[in-house]
Amino acid sequence: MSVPPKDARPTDPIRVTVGGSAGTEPYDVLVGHHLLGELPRLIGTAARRVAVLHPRALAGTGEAVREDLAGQGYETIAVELPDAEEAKTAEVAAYCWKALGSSGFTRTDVIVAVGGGATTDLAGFVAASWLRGVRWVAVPTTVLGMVDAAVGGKTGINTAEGKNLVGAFHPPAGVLCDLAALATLPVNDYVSGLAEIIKAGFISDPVILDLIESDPEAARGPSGPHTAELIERAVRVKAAVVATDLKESGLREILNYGHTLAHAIEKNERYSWRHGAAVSVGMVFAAELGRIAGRLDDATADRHRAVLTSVGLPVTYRGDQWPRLLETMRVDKKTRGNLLRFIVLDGLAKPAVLEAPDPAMLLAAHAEIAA
Ligand SMILES: NC(=O)c1ccc[n+]([C@@H]2O[C@H](COP(=O)([O-])OP(=O)(O)OC[C@H]3O[C@@H](n4cnc5c(N)ncnc54)[C@H](O)[C@@H]3O)[C@@H](O)[C@H]2O)c1
Ligand SMILES: O=C(O)C(=O)C[C@@H](O)[C@H](O)[C@H](O)COP(=O)(O)O
Ligand SMILES: [Zn+2]
Repeated sequence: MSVPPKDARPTDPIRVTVGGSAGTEPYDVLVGHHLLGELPRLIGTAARRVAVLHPRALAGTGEAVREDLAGQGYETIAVELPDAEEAKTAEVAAYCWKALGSSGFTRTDVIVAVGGGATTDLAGFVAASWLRGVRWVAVPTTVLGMVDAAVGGKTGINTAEGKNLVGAFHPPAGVLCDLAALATLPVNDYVSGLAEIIKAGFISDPVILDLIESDPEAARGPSGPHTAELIERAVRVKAAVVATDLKESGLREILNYGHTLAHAIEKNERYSWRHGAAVSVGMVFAAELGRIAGRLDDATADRHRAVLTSVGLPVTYRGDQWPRLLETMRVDKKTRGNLLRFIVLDGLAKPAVLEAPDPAMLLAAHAEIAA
């Protein structure tokens, strides 16, 4: 991602307001080009210090954002994080707390997260935990970050036992989705983000599926004809859900479609798989589970494999790992006691919970994704 020249004019952004819930303030997700000029407004006038957290891969961008904010009178620090999932650890969070502590970061100061979902998850968690909660602004630079991770206030880190097991609900003050950032994103990472967009299509907005199916090849990059619309539609799905149920006491679980198996795969692969790739396999598994449970029609179940494959996402996983995957799924956050729970579809855009499926059903669904 490059920072645009100072005189670059912002396009009129699409604005999606995420309604406040559970006593939190509403905030805007802006989708457009050259939106960094919006940062000072989101940081607010109470802040004296700003910490810009960014991954190593975006060192130039992070430094440019810091310099720009320094030029506007803030005391600034840039905190460089490891790339991707390596940032989501207790050690990296502790490193950030140290950086904030030594710069005298107070309750009115603000964290700005510039990066993909791993960066915004970690930075959001640091913001949630520092002094029991400071303001933060998300500047997602991946498709996945824009449509999912930066929106909704789920923040967190991984532990040795599994994915996102430590975290907090701490919504950002605003989200700036600068589509220009996507120009430098490797195609693999771009496509990984499509998995969450496709998830939004299956659980709520089937127009997303129609748009991707109309030209899957074009959907694989930022210059496709539907890029902004796909991102906007997915953001709207997420915004509507989290505004109703920030803390996942019910409805929000639908955003976890495909994730029960996905998180187990990610842990099994020591986080070397991109999240979206794992979610892709996880959605095919969930669709098969729905079909086997007699809840999902064949056409919709088959459509999962077809659309995910068409954009180049994986739909199978090593067949010899089932016992390990099952073990990890037992500590999924949707599990209650010993009761495994999965999000399935009762039809297109009709997500529902499947509780304690028969082990034979799970095994049969697994057989459909086993490579
Ligand atoms: N909090 C939530 O609600 C939520 C939702 C979905 C996913 N997530 C989390 O998000 C993470 C995945 O996010 P991701 O897919 O964005 O991956 P990521 O953050 O790991 O980024 C992928 C890679 O792209 C690099 N990168 C980022 N932006 C770039 C750019 N513009 N140009 C070039 N390189 C760039 C990163 O440094 C990294 O190496 C997972 O940890 C997942 O659990 C969280
Ligand atoms: O926002 C949510 O809620 C989601 O479940 C969105 C998911 O895409 C995302 O991967 C989330 O981080 C998963 O959360 P977890 O609670 O299962 O760790
Ligand atoms: Zn996800």
